[in-house]
Amino acid sequence: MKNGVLLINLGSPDSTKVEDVRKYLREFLMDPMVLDTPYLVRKFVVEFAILPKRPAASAEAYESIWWDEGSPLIVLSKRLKNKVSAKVEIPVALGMRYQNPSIQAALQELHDQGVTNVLVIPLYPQYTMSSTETVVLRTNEIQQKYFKNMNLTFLNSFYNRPDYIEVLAENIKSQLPEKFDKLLFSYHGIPERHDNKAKAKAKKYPNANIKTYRDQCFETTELVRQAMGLEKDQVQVSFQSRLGKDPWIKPYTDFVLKDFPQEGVKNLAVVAPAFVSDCLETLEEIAIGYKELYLESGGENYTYIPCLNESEAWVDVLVKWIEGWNKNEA
Ligand SMILES: C=CC1=C(C)c2cc3[nH]c(cc4nc(cc5[nH]c(cc1n2)c(C)c5CCC(=O)O)C(CCC(=O)O)=C4C)c(C)c3C=C
Ligand SMILES: [Fe+2]
Ligand SMILES: [Fe+2]
Repeated sequence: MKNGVLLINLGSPDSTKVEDVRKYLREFLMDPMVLDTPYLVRKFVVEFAILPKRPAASAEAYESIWWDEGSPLIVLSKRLKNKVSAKVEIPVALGMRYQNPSIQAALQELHDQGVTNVLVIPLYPQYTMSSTETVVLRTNEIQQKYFKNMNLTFLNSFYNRPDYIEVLAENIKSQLPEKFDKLLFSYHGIPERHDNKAKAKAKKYPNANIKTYRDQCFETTELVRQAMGLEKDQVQVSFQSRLGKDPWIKPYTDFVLKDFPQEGVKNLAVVAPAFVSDCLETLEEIAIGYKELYLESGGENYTYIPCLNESEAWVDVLVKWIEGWNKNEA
């Protein structure tokens, strides 16, 4: 048995061309773990309600944050993978849930190096069906189809691991302005229905320690707050990026931001701990869009605090988790 590691992130379009964005959105939104309606309803909604217009708008948004080397999410994930790889003795590969580099290509890379035992790390701190669960399902599907001799172990979530909390708290502290009225933790939202499914599961299996995504987000925030030594009224949680007409988990980031100045919050810092790498949702939505909204609503100072990305302390935490697993498996 030879051990190896597969890091998985969400993925981006191959380029900012509208056709590439359409292809990406089609793969993403046709995933039943993301749009959880019956197939024909999903197909209809995606093809006729979303794909005619959204790709052009999304392409423009991607255009505003794209780097010379490519999508920030992909570039930052590759840099993270390279840094982790340089510090561990076993092979490390990187795959994306949607588009490229694919999970299949990443497993092939490990396979070609003789790896049979893989620790899969989905780069999502909080577990939910549209983040970690879909990665687990897809990676297992590919393993079953093409890599039958491989054994997979998943690191399912790390939203409350002390070393992750510590590194997140330090990352925020080092970039927090001296004067701030509120530190907003803006997490990627999900439809309420998704959290209700987790609630039903938790009720059915009371000993399985199942927590809703929303509860995990609140727990991350509370642990970081304590680690930073902040008062309860210095932090707030909200959820961003909603899509469609269904209710999503609340409170909504845009509503909270609009109300803050009237409530006396004039100096705001925002962090996005649903993401470990900066991406469209942070660089465009939070750092550009929400900043505009806040300032237009009467806010005075707005600071976006970048994700953990490729920071040495975060690399070291991943290395520690990998080494711990590798030792146990030896
Ligand atoms: C039903 C729709 C969506 C759910 C549920 C959802 C959950 C979810 N997403 C992330 C992480 C990311 N999402 C990103 C972009 C993005 N998300 C959706 C929709 C849902 N996400 C769309 C349609 C898009 C594409 C962009 C757009 O057109 O608005 C990204 C950024 C990708 C990038 O290339 O930078 C990330 C990252 C999580 C963690 C999550 C559940 C918790
Ligand atoms: Fe998303
Ligand atoms: Fe968005």
